[in-house]
Amino acid sequence: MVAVPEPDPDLLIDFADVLIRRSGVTLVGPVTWQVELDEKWVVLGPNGAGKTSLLRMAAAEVHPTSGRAHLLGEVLGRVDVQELRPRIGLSSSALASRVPPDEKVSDLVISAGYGVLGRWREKYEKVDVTRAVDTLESLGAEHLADRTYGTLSEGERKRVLIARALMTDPELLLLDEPAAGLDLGGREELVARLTDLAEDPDSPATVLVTHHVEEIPPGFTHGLLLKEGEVVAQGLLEDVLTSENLSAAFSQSISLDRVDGRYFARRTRVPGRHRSR
Ligand SMILES: Nc1ncnc2c1ncn2[C@@H]1O[C@H](COP(=O)(O)OP(=O)(O)OP(=O)(O)O)[C@@H](O)[C@H]1O
Repeated sequence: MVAVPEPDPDLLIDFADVLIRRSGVTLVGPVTWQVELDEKWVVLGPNGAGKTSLLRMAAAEVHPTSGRAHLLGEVLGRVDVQELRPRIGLSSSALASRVPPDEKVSDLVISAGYGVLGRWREKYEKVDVTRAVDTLESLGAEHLADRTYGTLSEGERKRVLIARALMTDPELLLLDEPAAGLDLGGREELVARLTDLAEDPDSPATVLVTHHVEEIPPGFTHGLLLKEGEVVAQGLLEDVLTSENLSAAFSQSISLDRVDGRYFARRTRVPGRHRSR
């Protein structure tokens, strides 16, 4: 019998050759990936690369079809996921779509502490209310506490959902495309808030999924680049984010610039091409 290694408590995510298959199709994998305390990861790749599938496994929402997945020092498949999930903060469009429009923002944030979506009690403890206001404040959203979710702009919703994800003081924060659907101002506001979070020594290990290098906040340390379910490159962000790796992942020639800690990508212009004759 092959001995299963015990989880390493210093690794929040420890995946070895994990693979997810559904209906005979490989969604992602095989992926071997480790996330340590204090690390801030970006998972990047084109549509359908398997980013959300990988993140859902990191959120203990799906188990690997094969391979070994350790999360927060526990073995996925052996641990009670109901006990694991409160230790993981998740913000995703799937969650956003389940929030009732008449939900009060403060209730939405506080109820994360009870593992539910929506008002849970008639009255909350003062400590819960204080914590909710503090987390909203860290995202620049404390003024929204008494508003209903349905009245918020897209950018405000994203910030409120990240505050909710932080409410339980998670050991691992997972953000699935937090800037999707935001205009330039909303994106920049969010990037600034996530930069503050990344630079806060008390912030949890974080994994941010995105399609766009422009959305990567300064302070993020590591990158995982996926294509068709497989890893193109992973490691320190500056080593992973190269024109060569992005060109391989997005199957076209990509030029990459870095300005003030931010990344900007565009297709390499080939003189004379696409010109009408
Ligand atoms: N239940 C399923 N059954 C079959 N295929 C699936 C299932 N769920 C996802 N897929 C496929 O798996 C692949 C990876 O999907 P995933 O959502 O993880 O990619 P992604 O990188 O997050 O994509 P996007 O950037 O478009 O959100 C896609 O081709 C998708 O169509």
